[in-house]
Amino acid sequence: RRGRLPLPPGPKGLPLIGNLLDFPAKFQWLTFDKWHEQYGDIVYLNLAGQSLVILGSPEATSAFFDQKSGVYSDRPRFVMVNELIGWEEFNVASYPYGNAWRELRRVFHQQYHSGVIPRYYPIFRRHAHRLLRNLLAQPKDIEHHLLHTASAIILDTMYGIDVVDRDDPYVTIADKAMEAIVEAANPGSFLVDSFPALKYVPSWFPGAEFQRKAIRWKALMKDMLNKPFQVVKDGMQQGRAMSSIAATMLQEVSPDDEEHGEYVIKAVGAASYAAGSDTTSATTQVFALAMAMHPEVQARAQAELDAVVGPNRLPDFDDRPNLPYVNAIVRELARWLPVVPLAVPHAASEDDEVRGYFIPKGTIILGNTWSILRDPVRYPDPDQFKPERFLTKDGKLATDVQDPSIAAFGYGRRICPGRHFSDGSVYSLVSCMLATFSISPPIGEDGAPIKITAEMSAGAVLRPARVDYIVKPRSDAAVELIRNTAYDA
Ligand code: HEM
Repeated sequence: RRGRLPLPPGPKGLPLIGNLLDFPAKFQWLTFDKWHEQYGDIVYLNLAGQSLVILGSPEATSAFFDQKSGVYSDRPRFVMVNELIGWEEFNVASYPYGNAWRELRRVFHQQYHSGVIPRYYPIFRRHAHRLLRNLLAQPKDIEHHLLHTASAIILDTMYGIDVVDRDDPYVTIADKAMEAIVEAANPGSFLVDSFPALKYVPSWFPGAEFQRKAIRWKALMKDMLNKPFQVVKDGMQQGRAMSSIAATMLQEVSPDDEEHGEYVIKAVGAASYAAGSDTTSATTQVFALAMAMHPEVQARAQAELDAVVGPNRLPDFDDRPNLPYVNAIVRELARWLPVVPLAVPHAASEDDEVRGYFIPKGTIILGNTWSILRDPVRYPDPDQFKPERFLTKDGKLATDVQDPSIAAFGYGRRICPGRHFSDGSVYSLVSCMLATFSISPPIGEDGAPIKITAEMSAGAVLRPARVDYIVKPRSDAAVELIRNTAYDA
């Protein structure tokens, strides 16, 4: 160890396997939260030789990810998902820190920085209105509609593909590939991640089921990359491509660099879907849960919308500055149940020292978003959904309460490049739903509303467990408004 510096504190492990048995199988952030109370905001674990550091405060994440961004912007490598399936080749979120990552980040920035988001307002609006029509037609299927809407927004933005239902072939292709990627990335599921030399075992070898799975899953991933892209390419050749990020980028590809240019477009499309679809739908599902659990919040937001927007139209982007309570709801959604509670792991690209602790090269570094956004000092009563925490006494958005985007979208140079896009789409969906529908808990056999709690299910992202909400239009005027959106469409 450099200069005999100590490692950060953490639970004492066993010889050889270290803290492997301490490592929680599910909802890790809750256990990590307790460890922060015991050991402080930098906690160290040794997982059978793999160092892991968990950061539980904005000061700690800043000390690593901002102040030492040159060291802590790398990603850990997972053989199954990244090498054998080849996901690393296309997923900018798994790229090692280096020039290939920089090139794709630049493209992401060009397409998704805050200044270009108004370009996507017509797409957000169209899909928010379609969501309202779907809710009116099948109110019981709200969870399905929210999932579907998030996928549809990305496919429309990226490829100009107009997805009409969840059974749409392009959504099915992308979802199958995502299921495979999530299964492949599940920590501890594949021995080859712990013993990388196993990657040389041929697929016909007895017991090499992981190789056969990798071949099948790679084919799914290739479909996800190629099929929607081909729609745009064919459409352009036939002069009927809809405007989209892929179409714009394709026009700019130089004939001398066609292969690489097309590869960049496919990579931006795949990472946008992978990183943007589930996260956005989980956030809107958290919204449904919060509204059903807190009728008083829903009523206050609706009163604000009624006063500012009135009954004769739907809320739009121009209204946003005049809707502080609705904006506070969007912030509180990101804080209350962050859908990526441990962000995406970073890795140390060299031996380093932070706050007098030794951090070995290759250490996996996790920003514990959950603990940061549940800090009772910054956010008193942190388990409660309270949008008003973000408002001043005279009802304006407060500037002295930490915006949850310091953690909800990750950290440092790897911070989510889609955060402004998702902010726009979530605002549009949430404000339109609030203006026209009430969401309430299901009614029990005794005729009283069933008490629902914030129960979550963890997969690729954290999302609320299924609840049979009652979704009702607020008035006849709201029904009329929703029906009229069909003419605009
Ligand atoms: C509510 C919605 C979203 C949430 C909560 C979210 C959250 C995150 C988080 C926590 C990270 C990891 C950052 C880190 O490593 O420290 C991330 C990365 C990323 N996100 Fe998002 N995201 C959302 C929506 C989107 C959208 C809509 C897009 C694209 C259109 C997107 C594209 C990406 C990409 C490409 C990365 C990888 C960045 C890199 O490794 O350099 N995300 N996101």
